[in-house]
Amino acid sequence: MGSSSAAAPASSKSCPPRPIDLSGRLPIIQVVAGALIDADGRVLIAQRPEGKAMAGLWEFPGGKIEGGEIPEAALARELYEELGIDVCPSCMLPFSFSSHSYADFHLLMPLFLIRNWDGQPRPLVAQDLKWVRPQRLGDYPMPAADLPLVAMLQDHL
Ligand SMILES: Nc1nc2c([nH]c(=O)n2[C@H]2C[C@H](O)[C@@H](COP(=O)(O)OP(=O)(O)OP(=O)(O)O)O2)c(=O)[nH]1
Ligand SMILES: [Mg+2]
Repeated sequence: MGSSSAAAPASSKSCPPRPIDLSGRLPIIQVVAGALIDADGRVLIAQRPEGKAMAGLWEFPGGKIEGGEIPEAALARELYEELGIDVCPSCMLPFSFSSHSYADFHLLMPLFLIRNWDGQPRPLVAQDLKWVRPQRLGDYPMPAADLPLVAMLQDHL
């Protein structure tokens, strides 16, 4: 072949910083979350209640996967517990995931897009619920793990 060579692979120096703890000492917490999208293209966010970790921040509804659950089953359970809605697994579209090291645990959280559900979401455990245009999600403080997901939603929706 000729002397021209393919472009060198990008070095790690070009990767934006991401909070990842490679020490292997953090417990992995598996959470699943859903971005409900209404007919106007707005996304539902819920404010974490007082007394819970990250109280006051806005999040995608969802919660921890319990032993033996697949993510879709855990999400259906969480959305019923937190919002009082029924969502069937086939209406959960895998979108992206967060892999983020907090100080005391590593969060692994798939995010599903949901456009169809039964019932009217109610704040059964959150302080408040808001339907927000994707471009306005940045107006609401969210957990650090969610920020890349918000950027991806803003690009996609
Ligand atoms: N549901 C949800 N949790 C998130 C998001 N971003 C993020 O960092 N988290 C973190 C916060 C918590 O540490 C963890 C979820 O735990 P949780 O307290 O909501 O779990 P849960 O609903 O099962 O509630 P609990 O029964 O443990 O009280 O994931 C998000 O967008 N949605
Ligand atoms: Mg929850």
